[in-house]
Amino acid sequence: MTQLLRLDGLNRAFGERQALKDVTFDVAPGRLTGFVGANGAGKTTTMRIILGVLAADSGTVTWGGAPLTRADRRRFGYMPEERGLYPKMTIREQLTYFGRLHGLDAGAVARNITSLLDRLGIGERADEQLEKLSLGNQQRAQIAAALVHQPQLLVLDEPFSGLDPIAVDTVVAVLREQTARGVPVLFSSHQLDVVERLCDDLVIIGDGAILTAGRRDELRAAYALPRYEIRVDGDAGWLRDQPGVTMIDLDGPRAVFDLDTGVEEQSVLRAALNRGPVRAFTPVAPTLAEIFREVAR
Ligand SMILES: Nc1ncnc2c1ncn2[C@@H]1O[C@H](COP(=O)(O)OP(=O)(O)OP(=O)(O)O)[C@@H](O)[C@H]1O
Repeated sequence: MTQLLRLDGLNRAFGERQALKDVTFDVAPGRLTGFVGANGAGKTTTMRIILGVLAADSGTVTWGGAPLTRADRRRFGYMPEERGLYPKMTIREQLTYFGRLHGLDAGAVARNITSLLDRLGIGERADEQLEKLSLGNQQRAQIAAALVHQPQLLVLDEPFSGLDPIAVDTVVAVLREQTARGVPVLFSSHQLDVVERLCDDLVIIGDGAILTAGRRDELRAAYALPRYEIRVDGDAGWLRDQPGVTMIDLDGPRAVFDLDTGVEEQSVLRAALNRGPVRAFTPVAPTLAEIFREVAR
């Protein structure tokens, strides 16, 4: 059964270096959680602790409210940073091995492999050695290995690195099938644009500490800028002379601007309407890159 994964107060040091500091966040059932942070921020260390590859110095990881057991972890799927497939074996042989290792019978494993590889777009490569595939296709095979036993939780370390945009979409579709089954999915990424586009929840880590975590939309609202976009007929350049307006971008009839504290956006809208038709007027949500810069300061 799928459950909520909760990390609570995780600490971990390597010698003098405190790699994790009181790391606390949830990975909710049926949601795609993006785990973002600079190099060395602590993403891989956190994921290794979830999977039991590494022990925390203190803190807990619970699954549905109970401490994680070895049996729980056997039902998890993990794609580690150091990709774990053997270059000389065929994809089908390796996936069969992993599926059997997780206790699936031969028939179920064979069926899962066929359907997974088809959905990942490498069905025709199933009987080739891993090393014969392009790096992007090897990556798809690694993702298949994490999924072959139909895991109840999925943890993926940089699953999109090295994938072209089409492959990213293919992998996202497969991950979405998992969340549709209720599986909590945690993935790390450096690619803020990818995370921004596809995750439901976001966790931002910096130097071992969680900087912010929550639903993507709520974070965007919480870090909202006083920024608006307007589209009028004719040129919008007159906005520059409006009190309290700072122009960010002007392109003929379209303008993006910030408002000083205390300036009502409705007053700007009224001024625009006094000049003619207003075709669009909307707040501009901050991008993930902007939120990241804000919390990482
Ligand atoms: N086995 C280890 N021994 C010593 N230091 C380690 C070990 N594993 C991680 N660290 C240190 O802990 C910190 C966190 O590393 P971690 O790999 O978790 O970061 P990350 O966010 O995954 O980074 P990246 O995006 O570069 O993979 C880093 O300073 C790293 O050097």
